[in-house]
Amino acid sequence: MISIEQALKIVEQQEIERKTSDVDLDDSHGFYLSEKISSPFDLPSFDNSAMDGYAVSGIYDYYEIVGEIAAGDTSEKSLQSGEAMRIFTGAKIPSNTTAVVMQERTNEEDSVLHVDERISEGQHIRRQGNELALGETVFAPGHLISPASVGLIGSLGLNRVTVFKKPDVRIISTGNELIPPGESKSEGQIYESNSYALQSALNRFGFECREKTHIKDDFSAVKSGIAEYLDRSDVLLLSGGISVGDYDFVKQALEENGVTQLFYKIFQKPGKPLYFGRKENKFVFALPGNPASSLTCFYIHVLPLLQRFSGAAETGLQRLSIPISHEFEYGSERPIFLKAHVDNQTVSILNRQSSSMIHSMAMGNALVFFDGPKSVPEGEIVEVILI
Ligand SMILES: Nc1nc2c(c(=O)[nH]1)N[C@H]1C(S)=C(S)[C@@H](COP(=O)(O)OP(=O)(O)OC[C@H]3O[C@@H](n4cnc5c(N)ncnc54)[C@H](O)[C@@H]3O)O[C@H]1N2
Ligand code: MOO
Repeated sequence: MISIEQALKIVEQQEIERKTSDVDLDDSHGFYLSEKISSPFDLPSFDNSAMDGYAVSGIYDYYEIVGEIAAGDTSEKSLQSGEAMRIFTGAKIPSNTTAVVMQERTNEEDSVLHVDERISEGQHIRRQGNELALGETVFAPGHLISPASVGLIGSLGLNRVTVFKKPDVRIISTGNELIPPGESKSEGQIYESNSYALQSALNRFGFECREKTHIKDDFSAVKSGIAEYLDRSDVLLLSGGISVGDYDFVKQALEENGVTQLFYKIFQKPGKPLYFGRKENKFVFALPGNPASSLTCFYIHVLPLLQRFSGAAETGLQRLSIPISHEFEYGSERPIFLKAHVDNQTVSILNRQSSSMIHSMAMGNALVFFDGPKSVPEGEIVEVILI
């Protein structure tokens, strides 16, 4: 059995062959850049007005209005001292402009502009290059393209970017007791829910499940199912059948498919019997069947691999240190991820923590991590992982 840190390190140290592709800016959201992007020009590339109002030259109480400039006007315009031009937000500033005055602070009469405020030099002018300088590095490879990143890339005039391809992910659930939701069930059967939870967790973080299937606890069916799916996948997720029971065939079936074990069993709760292996550039996680174990293992161990495979510079979920809203005692030696809810800067640990229960995870939005037995009073700062 290895520690959580050792398991995370093993995932982090995997050499991964990544592929890249050129995508339209419209389709780039959620990918990680494989190229560096530098600014091809100063941004903004010309001095422009931050307000609707008047560009004025010199500092006076009144000016002669000599013209108008609208946003998008590309002509060269110039002011003499004592002159003003009507100007609109985003329009190019005429040369010799001292400041822009908001129209609310002025009165206009017979082409004479009266100013009701003390003008300070440079006010309401957005200077060339004050957001980005020509040649400045905007994004390093590995940057996750967010909506704001898409906006910034577009404002640099780029309509295509080179990104890392996402892994092809497939899911196999195993277990004789499982039947699909929607069918009527008999005593002794339960509804298969892990593959649905895993698929939606994939989607939530920008990944796709290409295919999923269910296989009964039959060694040769599990072995041939793994062979077929592994062949087509970059990352294969299995659920169930990875513990020590007589019908837990997954580990042996992986071995017989040429998968090399990188770790099996982590000193953690839930998700102790997690398996991680690889075959060439393909990775396999066999997740414990208990629903909360399978999803917790996804958040803590699978997600960082998927992110690294996709070229991410930073992996894992956001962590916070915030006060707990109630006292709590935890007795077991195994480091634990507890289902919890973060609200107004405090965190509450939820009831129904068993690995077999998904209810508290469905009600929560976080995991509280304790690295061993703890007795914490209300208000104690605890480590929280947002899920
Ligand atoms: N003798 C031991 N027994 C168990 C140990 C152990 O160390 N020694 N570990 C326990 C722990 S911890 C876990 S976690 C589970 C993991 O077992 P498996 O990965 O082999 O999972 P299964 O036995 O197939 O199923 C466990 C549980 O989860 C339900 N399940 C399975 N798949 C799904 C699914 N797709 N959707 C919903 N629910 C699912 C299944 O019915 C079982 O109730 O082993 C312990 N045992
Ligand atoms: O590790 Mo198991 O996931 O505790 O139930």
